[in-house]
Amino acid sequence: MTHGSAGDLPAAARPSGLIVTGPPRAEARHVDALRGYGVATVHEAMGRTGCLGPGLRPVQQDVRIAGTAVTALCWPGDNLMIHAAVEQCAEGDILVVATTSPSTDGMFGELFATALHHRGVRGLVIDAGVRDTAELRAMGFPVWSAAVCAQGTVKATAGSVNVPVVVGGQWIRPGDVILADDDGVMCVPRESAATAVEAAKARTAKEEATRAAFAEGQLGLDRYGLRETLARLGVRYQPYGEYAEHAEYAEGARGGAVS
Ligand SMILES: O=C([O-])CC(=O)C(=O)O
Ligand SMILES: [Mg+2]
Repeated sequence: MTHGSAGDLPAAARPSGLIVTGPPRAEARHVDALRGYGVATVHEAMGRTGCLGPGLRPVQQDVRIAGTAVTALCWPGDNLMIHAAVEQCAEGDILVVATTSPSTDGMFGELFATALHHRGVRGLVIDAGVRDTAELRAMGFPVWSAAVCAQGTVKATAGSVNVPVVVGGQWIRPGDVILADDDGVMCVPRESAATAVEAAKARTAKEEATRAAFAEGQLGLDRYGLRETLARLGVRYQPYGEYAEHAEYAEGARGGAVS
């Protein structure tokens, strides 16, 4: 889908833009520590928060990155503000691109990736389309996108850089931690980065103990006290013979209703 330029709009209706420079970023040591944990682990450890959902898919496999967000808010079908955002990106950042209305256009490709790689940027998360995916994989620049599409875009409309954006239902501010792997993308607010590291460490230790117990045959029903939960919910056990009688009766009733 392509869109007209906002230049066609009356002046009063044209979007104005803002490029915010030098936002505070989460501390590098916390960001790098979080990279040691998977998205699912950190998401669980943070009380099942921060997940951007299934709509953002990796272009590659077996890659995990963590970095600080630089955000770009673009007009659909217009990548002008990605060019502006590249200048604001620094070593250790991840570029996060949102659009003012849904778009699947291929707003980003290997040329942008080349420019970002030069600046030490760790990857891209974009709530729109990307293209040149074979080249992106070959050059090892990690990308998570809402779509893959060759459709080209223009560079004509004001948007913003380093303002808060919403992607996948998550409020992402510049400097927040972005963590992404094969399971998807999550965001940790920059002031929670240290807490997230401790919580992920604890969660990992808990999962290690659980893995050892499961490997020896313990059931989740017993380990997590779920028999009590099932009983409280009124779930009961029934031998197959009794169940089958009941099931046959139900089948018969259904057959009777049809004939
Ligand atoms: O140039 C564009 O508009 C997007 C693209 O394909 C690239 O970055 O290589
Ligand atoms: Mg290209």
